[in-house]
Formats: sequence, C-alpha cells, structure tokens
Amino acid sequence: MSHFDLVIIGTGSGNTIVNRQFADWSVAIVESGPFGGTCLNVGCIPTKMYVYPSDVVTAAADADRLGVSLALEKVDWPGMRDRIFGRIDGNAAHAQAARESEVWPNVSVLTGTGRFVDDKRLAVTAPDGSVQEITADRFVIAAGGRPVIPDVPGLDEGSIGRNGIHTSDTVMRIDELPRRIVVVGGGYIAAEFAHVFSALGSTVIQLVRGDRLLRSHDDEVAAAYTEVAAGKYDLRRNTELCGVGPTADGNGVAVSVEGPYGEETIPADVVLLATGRQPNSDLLDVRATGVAVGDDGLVQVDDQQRTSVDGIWALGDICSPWQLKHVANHEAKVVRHNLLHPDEPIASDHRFVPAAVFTDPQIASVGLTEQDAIARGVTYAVGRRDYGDTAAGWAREDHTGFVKVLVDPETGLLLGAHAIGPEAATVIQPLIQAMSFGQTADQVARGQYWIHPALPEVVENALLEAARNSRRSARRA
Ligand SMILES: Cc1cc2nc3c(=O)[nH]c(=O)nc-3n(C[C@H](O)[C@H](O)[C@H](O)COP(=O)(O)OP(=O)(O)OC[C@H]3O[C@@H](n4cnc5c(N)ncnc54)[C@H](O)[C@@H]3O)c2cc1C
Ligand SMILES: NC(=O)c1ccc[n+]([C@@H]2O[C@H](COP(=O)([O-])OP(=O)(O)OC[C@H]3O[C@@H](n4cnc5c(N)ncnc54)[C@H](O)[C@@H]3O)[C@@H](O)[C@H]2O)c1
Repeated sequence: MSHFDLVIIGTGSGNTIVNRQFADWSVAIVESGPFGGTCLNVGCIPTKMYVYPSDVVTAAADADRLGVSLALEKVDWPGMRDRIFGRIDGNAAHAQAARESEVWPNVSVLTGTGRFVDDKRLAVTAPDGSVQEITADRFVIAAGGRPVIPDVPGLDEGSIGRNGIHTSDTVMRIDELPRRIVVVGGGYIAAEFAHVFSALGSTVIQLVRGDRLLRSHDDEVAAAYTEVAAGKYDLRRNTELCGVGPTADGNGVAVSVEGPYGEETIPADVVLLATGRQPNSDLLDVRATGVAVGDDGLVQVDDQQRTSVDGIWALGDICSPWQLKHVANHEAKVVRHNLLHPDEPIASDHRFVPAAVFTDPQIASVGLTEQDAIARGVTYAVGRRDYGDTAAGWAREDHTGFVKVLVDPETGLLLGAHAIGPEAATVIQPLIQAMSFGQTADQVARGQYWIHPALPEVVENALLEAARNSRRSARRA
C-alpha cells in the first residue's frame, strides 16, 4: 500500500493547492473525472461561454428601441458547442498532462473514484475496476458536489443524459438546440439556462414551485427579475414537477406537472433538472475516516478549513454553504497556507461573499438583503437608484435595472448591496471592495472620481442616497 505525505481528492480548486513549496512532499491527487472539476468542465466557464453569445442575441433583438434593426440569421448550436468544449476539453487534458509530467516528480495522479474505508485510508477504484488502497498523513477533501435529482417517477441518476433528460452536467453537450425545453427550478442554474435557451431560440417553459425566481436574492431584485423573465418565456409559478416519461410518439420527453390550473403533461425535446446540488461526502464516505458531516451532507470545517479529524482539511462545495468558485479558490489558498505553516494558520474570510447570476439582466449581490436585515432586527438605511437615472442608462434605454445598498446609519458602513441591470456583476465590485475594506458609503461615494458617463455612476447615486437617508434617520433617532 502506498503512503503519501498528502492526498488531495478532487481537482477543481483542489488542484490549485500544490505548488513548488511542496517539492519535498510526496503527494497523490485523486480524480474520478476530467481535471478542473465542475467550474471548468460543466459549470461557470462553459455556461458563461453560452451566456455571452446569448447576450449578443438579446442585445441585437432589443436594439430596435435604440433605432437599430438587426435580424438574427442563424444560431449554430453544434458550432458553438464545439468551440466551447474544444477549448475546455483541451484545457482539462492539458491540466492533467501537466500534473503527470516530469515537472511534478513528487506528484502521483490517481485516476479513479476515491472512497474512505478506514482512518486516513482511501480506496481508489480505477476506470478498469481495479482498486488501490492508499494512506496519507494529511488529506484534503475537495470533491465538490453533484446535481440533486428530484424524487419523482421516471427519474433517477441513471436516467440523466438519456431520452432528453438532462442536468447541467449533460445539457451543454447535446447535439441540437432543443425546439422546446422544460427547465425545472428557480435558482441560479435554471435562470442562466432559461436565458441561454430562450435567447438562442428554444421555446422555454420554466417550472417553479413558489411564486418567484431567485428567492435567495433581495426580494425587490427577485421580484423585478421574475417579472422580466415572465415577459420573455413561459414561466409557470406555483407548479410542481410530478413525473417524467417518454412522449406517446417516443420522440420527446413528457413532463407531468401540477399547477394552479391542475395537472398537465408538457411535451418537450429536453427537460433540464436544475433543482440544486448536493455535496459528494456520501459517495466519498468521509464518515469512514471519522470526519463529521452535517445533516445537509456538508463536511464540517472550522474557519481554518480543518475537519473534525486532525490532518484532514476540506474546501469548496463539499463543505461550504456557498457553492461558488471564488469561495472554493479562496479556501484552497487558506488550506495551502495551513498545510505549509501549521504553526501560523490563517482563517478563511467569509465576511462578504459576493455572487452574480449571469442572466439578462445580470444580477449581483453581496451582504445582507433587506429581508435579512429585517429578520435579524438590524437597523439600516436604503439607497436605491435606477440605471435609467444615469446617462449610461439613458444610452441603453434601460427601464428595469437598479442598484440598492443597505447602510448602517450609525457607522455609515455598507451592510449589503444588490444590483440588477447591465453588467451588474462588474458594476457591484466597488461595493464589495468597500465592504471588505471597511469604507463608509459617504467615503466611497465622495472620496473618488466616478468616470462619466459610465455605468458605475448608478452605484455612486445609490451610495449618496443611502448616506443621505442614513443622516436623516440618525436625525430622527
Ligand atoms: C452549471 C453551473 C454553473 C456555475 N456557475 C458558476 C459561476 O458562474 N460562478 C461561480 O462562482 N460558481 C459557479 N458554479 C459553482 C462552481 O462551479 C463550484 O462552486 C465550484 O466549481 C466548486 O469547486 P470545488 O473545487 O469545490 O469542486 P469541484 O470543482 O466540483 O471539484 C470536485 C472534483 O472532485 C472530483 N470527485 C468527486 N468525487 C470524487 C471521488 N470520490 N473521487 C475522486 N474524485 C472525486 C470531481 O470529479 C471533481 O473534479 C456553477 C456550478 C454549476 C453546476
Ligand atoms: N452564477 C453563479 O455563480 C452560479 C451559476 C450556477 C450555479 N451556481 C451555484 O450552483 C448552485 C446550484 O445551483 P441550482 O440552481 O441548482 O440551485 P439553487 O439552490 O440556486 O436553486 C435550486 C432551485 O430548485 C428548486 N427545487 C428544488 N427541488 C425541486 C423540486 N423537486 N422540484 C422543483 N423545483 C425544485 C428550488 O426551489 C430552487 O428554486 C447554486 O446555489 C450556486 O451557488 C452559481
């Protein structure tokens, strides 16, 4: 049995840990799929490579109101798909080849599925079925998560990728743009794919159990986005998925639903299940090595990314309430430092974790939503300004976008920031910076130039309004 100084399970953010500083360590990297993990292969990167052409189509379709008429001639789905995965597959293969090359003589890449069988003992099952057991002084668990498959008739893990039934893991590689697609779910993945497929020309039917999309966002943002989405495609609210099967002619997928108008079967070419993701801790059987796991399947870690077992760390989607690549990358840096400097450990900084949804319009947020602030009894003042009140918004004829900031009236510090509108994911960055560095709304608004007439002027305006409202509420108090 081989013994290593360090075993890393998972090559998403896990693969970023080992650098030259580990030259004296014997390291094994265990990976069951392509190198690069979810973000590179089936997540952030390919989705955004589909989102961008979709944004181009949407911009062209919306250009009429700007006095420019553009006609869409063709959407070449296979061409788009091959361009995207030509780059991605090459990247994944290159990352693996690099790790296997003589540049990393101290690193062994073990291709296969890891499963803990005892204390710091991992069985790795290779694609040919052979099993190798390895042990190590230290483990890093970076094995991510996988899509949740709804528990309804006609669906199980084995049905994915066949007969028109897909998750985000498989839908981006399909051969043709579907004429009709049913998207199940109202979260990030559902919203982004509904945008992509509707922009590219599919008829989209989106099913949500509640009355709005993106419920984890600020209520005002979620309501605004839901209204925009409902204007673009067939959004079925308060609708439950009941089952999935083949259509009578066998050429498609029949999606049974129950909604406000009773039961219905919707025929489609594709059903996309976007109903959340779960940690892979069960498949890896992390409890077999004594590591504590929560009821939600998340590996339990402290702020230094240490699990309950000395010498075992975890990072990213398998242990984090934020399933975001920038969080997994941050945690990987913390784990690297703590492996190398056990006497001077550092903690992860989860104070202000931002997120963006790459829809049309884009959405971005950081910190408390207004409903969070109310639920926690936090005193706050709001500044909310429309993109349409700035020159950059006029240029775009934007009538839906806004930036909303929540400020602590006592300290002037930002509590939260939310944006929906053009380039929201970029526009929000000064607010993330302000929160991270403890700058007040007034300082950020007045202490720098804001390029005129650029989109971030909407941020300046929202900050000035929040600062004004803070002073007013302070006077009232
Ligand atoms: C469709 C989609 C779009 C997304 N878009 C964004 C976005 O725009 N921005 C953003 O911040 N985040 C986005 N995310 C989330 C982001 O991809 C994840 O948060 C991030 O990739 C998690 O990284 P990780 O290293 O924790 O896990 P992963 O990248 O999932 O890596 C885990 C690795 O472990 C391997 N593995 C699992 N089990 C085993 C085992 N038993 N043995 C061996 N290997 C194993 C897997 O094959 C995988 O390679 C998106 C996710 C999806 C699904
Ligand atoms: N731009 C980004 O940063 C980005 C993009 C995609 C994914 N992600 C990450 O991936 C994670 C997973 O994305 P997601 O969209 O799958 O999860 P999500 O948690 O955002 O949304 C899941 C949705 O599915 C619904 N749902 C759950 N079970 C259902 C059922 N049985 N029937 C119908 N609806 C059901 C939920 O109500 C919710 O609307 C996200 O939380 C996010 O962190 C991030």
